[in-house]
Amino acid sequence: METPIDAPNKDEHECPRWKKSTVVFVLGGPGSGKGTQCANVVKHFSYTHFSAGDLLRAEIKSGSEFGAMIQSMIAEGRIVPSEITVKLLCKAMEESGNDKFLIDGFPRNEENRNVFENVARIEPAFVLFFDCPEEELERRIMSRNQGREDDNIETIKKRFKVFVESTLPIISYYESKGKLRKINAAKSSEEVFEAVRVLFASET
Ligand SMILES: Nc1ncnc2c1ncn2[C@@H]1O[C@H](COP(=O)(O)OP(=O)(O)O)[C@@H](O)[C@H]1O
Ligand SMILES: Nc1ccn([C@@H]2O[C@H](COP(=O)(O)OP(=O)(O)O)[C@@H](O)[C@H]2O)c(=O)n1
Ligand SMILES: [Mg+2]
Repeated sequence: METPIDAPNKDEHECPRWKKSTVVFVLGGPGSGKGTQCANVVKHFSYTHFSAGDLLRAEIKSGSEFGAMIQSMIAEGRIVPSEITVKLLCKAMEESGNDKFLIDGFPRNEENRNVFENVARIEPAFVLFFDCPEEELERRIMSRNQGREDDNIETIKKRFKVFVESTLPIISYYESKGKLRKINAAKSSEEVFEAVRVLFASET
């Protein structure tokens, strides 16, 4: 069993040693292909991939004191308190030994962004945004078959609402800083990866 994470404490979970790491945030609506494309990127480029959602689901399974709270927030499509998610990301980065990271599904709101900036003190090199219409996202999630309890139509609608209200402003923020790299994700997985590959080849 993994050691449960400690109660949030700003000083304790600072991770200054990654100040020089390269971080790419990967955003997009639920089902836009973030996980799929990150798995492709790590095969061709020397990045380590972390999905914030996967880390949270692993935290539930580990028997963490926050497990029940995280589980109920995910079931409702709500965003888990940032101290928890950032601490998991920092721990994962520390343990990886790499210094190039794809962080998928993060930051999902302003609080995620602020806490990461204050704790990890890393600005992303750039931010990938997988743009895809809602009808296609819904189709993909409904046929994902990973046994996720948030992949049902009722929770999907809530996740779409959270995406529009909380994550789109983050995407606009990075666009205004010239950091956004928007990819049309409404194509085949192979076509999307070709655009992603060209981008990584030119950016890194
Ligand atoms: N370009 C694509 N076209 C069709 N289906 C896709 C595409 N990319 C991913 N998928 C499928 O859609 C579902 C959601 O993809 P996933 O990578 O889990 O997205 P996300 O991490 O953004 O939620 C998965 O079942 C995946 O196999
Ligand atoms: N930064 C994050 C990422 C995910 N999550 C939670 O985890 C759920 C699933 O996230 P995910 O990234 O695995 O989902 P997909 O976009 O891959 O479908 C979200 O709906 C949130 O409840 C979070 O609270 N904060
Ligand atoms: Mg995912």
